[in-house]
Amino acid sequence: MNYPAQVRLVEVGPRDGLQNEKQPLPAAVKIELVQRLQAAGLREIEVTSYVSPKWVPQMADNHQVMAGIERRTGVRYSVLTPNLKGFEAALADRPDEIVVFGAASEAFSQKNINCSIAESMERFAPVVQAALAAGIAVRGAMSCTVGCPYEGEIPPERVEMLAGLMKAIGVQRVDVADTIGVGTPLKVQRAIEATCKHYEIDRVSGHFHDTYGQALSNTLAALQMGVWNFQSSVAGLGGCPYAKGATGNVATEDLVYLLHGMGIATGIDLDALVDAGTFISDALGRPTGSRVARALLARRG
Ligand SMILES: CC(C)(COP(=O)([O-])OP(=O)([O-])OC[C@H]1O[C@@H](n2cnc3c(N)ncnc32)[C@H](O)[C@@H]1OP(=O)([O-])[O-])[C@@H](O)C(=O)NCCC(=O)NCCSC(=O)C[C@@](C)(O)CC(=O)[O-]
Repeated sequence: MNYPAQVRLVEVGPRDGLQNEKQPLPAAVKIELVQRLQAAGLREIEVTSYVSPKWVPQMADNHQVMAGIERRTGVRYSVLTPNLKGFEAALADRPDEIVVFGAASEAFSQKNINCSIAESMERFAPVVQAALAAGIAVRGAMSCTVGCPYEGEIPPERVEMLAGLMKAIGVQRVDVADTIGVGTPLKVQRAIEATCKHYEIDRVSGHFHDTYGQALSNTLAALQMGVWNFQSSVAGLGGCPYAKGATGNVATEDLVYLLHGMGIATGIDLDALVDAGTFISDALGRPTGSRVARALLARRG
């Protein structure tokens, strides 16, 4: 079996990880988290989102966080923008990449962004156009590509349809997201295969939540197909406010341990990453969700 020699990780902890936190977290803590993540070697960081503060209060400090981080050359800072209002707000903060986020499930689209899949494309199209015209890269997150909390199992044809819609409006690369972490390797492979009807494998990333403990198996299944872009969340933070019961993304520490163990380079210093995870877990007052971090911390004594 051939595996890629290196993998690129998008750290989504500051956005996907923290968006669901009930307790207010100071912007200074989020800024410090981003600093620590980039110091650990992360080269793509999803920092925040420009969504309604009534819907997702935890991301209301988007300007403050983006203004507070110390930009490093070679690091790509991305943000979520669901509509032109969000994009215009984000523009002032000079993101390197914006993310439009759609779903393969009608019900999830309604719950998450208050519109149908078709309407979401009408909202995204001018955002994509404006971003590309401003020289900003565009990624498309595709939620519920395996299962939906409201509709149950999602067939690959729906993923193919969504990927086609994303491609048609000019989205440059897409995330195959298992939003509620119900996927198992063959189902995830089918969702990726469906996506590849419209995108080359180099433009497809795996975004796996770990609710059922399958995220690393799903990562391996994606690697076997040639996927080399993945998203993860330090300390396994997170969950989606519109996917009840879903836990966080696969922990970045666990993913890095898997990849390094397979001889796949990430450019990430695992010890520094564990420190970043400890920092945010302490700030939240709970233990890390990463099994690798727990093992390494126990070894440190
Ligand atoms: C998308 C909207 C805004 C539509 O919400 P809406 O109510 O349909 O929008 P609207 O245009 O009718 O506006 C209603 C109000 O929202 C305001 N508004 C409108 N747009 C914005 C904006 N961009 N930023 C700030 N405010 C905004 C607007 O100004 C107005 O304010 P009011 O007059 O009532 O005071 C809303 O549904 C929303 O914010 N949803 C939150 C979506 C979200 O952040 N979900 C979590 C992220 S997705 C995710 O986690 C999945 C992912 C990506 O990780 C992958 C995976 O795992 O699946």
